[in-house]
Amino acid sequence: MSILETTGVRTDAVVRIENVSKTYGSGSNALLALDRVSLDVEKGEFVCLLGASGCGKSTLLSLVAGLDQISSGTLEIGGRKVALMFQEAALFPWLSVTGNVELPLRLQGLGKAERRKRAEELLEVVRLNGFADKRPHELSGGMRQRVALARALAQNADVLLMDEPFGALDAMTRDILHDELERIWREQNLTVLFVTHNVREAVRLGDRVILLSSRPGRVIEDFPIQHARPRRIDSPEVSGQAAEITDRLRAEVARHAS
Ligand SMILES: Nc1ncnc2c1ncn2[C@@H]1O[C@H](COP(=O)(O)OP(=O)(O)OP(=O)(O)O)[C@@H](O)[C@H]1O
Repeated sequence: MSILETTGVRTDAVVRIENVSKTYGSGSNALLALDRVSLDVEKGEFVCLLGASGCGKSTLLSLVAGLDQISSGTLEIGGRKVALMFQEAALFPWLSVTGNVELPLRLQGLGKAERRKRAEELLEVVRLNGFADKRPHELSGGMRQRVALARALAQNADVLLMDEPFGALDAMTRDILHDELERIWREQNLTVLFVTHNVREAVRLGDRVILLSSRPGRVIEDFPIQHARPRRIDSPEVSGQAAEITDRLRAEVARHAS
């Protein structure tokens, strides 16, 4: 019997979110974005967050990242470092690929030679060696996201928070980046919290898919995804489970609209 079964507590959670609510504004302008959300993410887990537009997915990530404050509840990340990655790579256009990846290393106080060496290693991890001296405008969208991933990895974070990182990419590029992310997640023993609108993407990548209700966001379902990895996004297993989750999501959106 696991610790979870005996005590109801996951002792190895790296992100612990308990009854967290978030209200923006106050008085008559108050907007309840999240309503008593509880979610534990274990070390090394890949957790995908799904929900209708505006249900508070990005809000939840920004709370975990410490960019905003919770209104009530408890949120613990146990002193672990988090790194964020967004749909837009947001690279500095005047810096080369290496320069962009070196930026967090510079902030960590690494010397020039060490920075260069680490940036080279990271560009190898995201398979961009050979592009070190290019500027962001010379890269494809997929390559820019690879740079953004290398920059996030340069922060030496234990927890990677990803907000629709592949949402603007074509399907083929996204497929390739799914494979790459899965490899890096495993090799680097990362914990990932990944927001997406794409149900198949969530099932392709996640150990669990957490479904949030329409606003205010609450956890309404926690789907364990147990298909063997690596998964293909167009496999019958992924398609079948994605259809089941899509039906649940549709029912939630319809409930909210009625
Ligand atoms: N800084 C803010 N100030 C006021 N309201 C906000 C702020 N950030 C988000 N909201 C509101 O909180 C709600 C949740 O927004 P959030 O961006 O977290 O949702 P989301 O699920 O990520 O949406 P989407 O899927 O469309 O990206 C929305 O109604 C949004 O308008």
